[in-house]
Amino acid sequence: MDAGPNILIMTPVTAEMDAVCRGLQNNPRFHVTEAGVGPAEAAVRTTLALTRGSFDLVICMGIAGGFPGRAAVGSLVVADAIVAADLGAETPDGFSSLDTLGFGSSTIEASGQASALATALAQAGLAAALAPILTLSTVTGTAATAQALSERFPRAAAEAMEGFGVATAAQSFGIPVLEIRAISNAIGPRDRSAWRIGEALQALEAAGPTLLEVLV
Ligand SMILES: O=C(O)c1cccc(C(=O)CC[C@H]2O[C@@H](n3cnc4c(=O)[nH]cnc43)[C@H](O)[C@@H]2O)c1
Repeated sequence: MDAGPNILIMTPVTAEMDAVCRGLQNNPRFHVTEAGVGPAEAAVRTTLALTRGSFDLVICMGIAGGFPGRAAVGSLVVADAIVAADLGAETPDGFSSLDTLGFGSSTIEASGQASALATALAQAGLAAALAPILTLSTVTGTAATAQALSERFPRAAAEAMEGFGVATAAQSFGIPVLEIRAISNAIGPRDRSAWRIGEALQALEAAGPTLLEVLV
């Protein structure tokens, strides 16, 4: 194959993988693999994929919840930072992150390509924000938790369950990482009837041509 980047894309489940592959027109530079759901499974599967191939960039792609007023259903969010929002300790004075506890960092900075990608997605006519994306092991299901997260992370636009796992694996191999999410639901009180998974999968697919243009 010609010189060019080899890019590993981790998607939680098959429906997301199929949408991403359609958007990328099965371009051979992109290797799309299932990460499973949740940060632990995603970290393990990303590590396995990275031991089996040689990659220049890792991307976590899938659907996500959007903070109301920051990322609408059907829009895209490109992470400038990938944040483990529930990694730390609860205290009577509030949440203490890993950083505060002195055990490491809860934030992994995204590749410098994140900004150019968000700009190019917007130029392609897609609604796209550049903002931190939170990783949580538990999907937020109450207004109180949504409010608390929104206050702890005033710039965050989305939450999902795999980004920090994928990013931790990529970081341990010294490979830059991106997270790109399409919003399927608003973060807040659980309401499965309001999830718009089809709309989010369409947005993931629509991002493909811009990824080809900017990253290859
Ligand atoms: O029925 C539920 O309440 C429920 C509980 C846990 C998981 C789900 C899923 O449908 C899978 C979550 C899957 O999609 C991503 N995702 C999408 N929206 C959100 C969200 O608001 N918060 C966190 N994750 C979300 C996530 O990355 C998983 O891969 C349903």
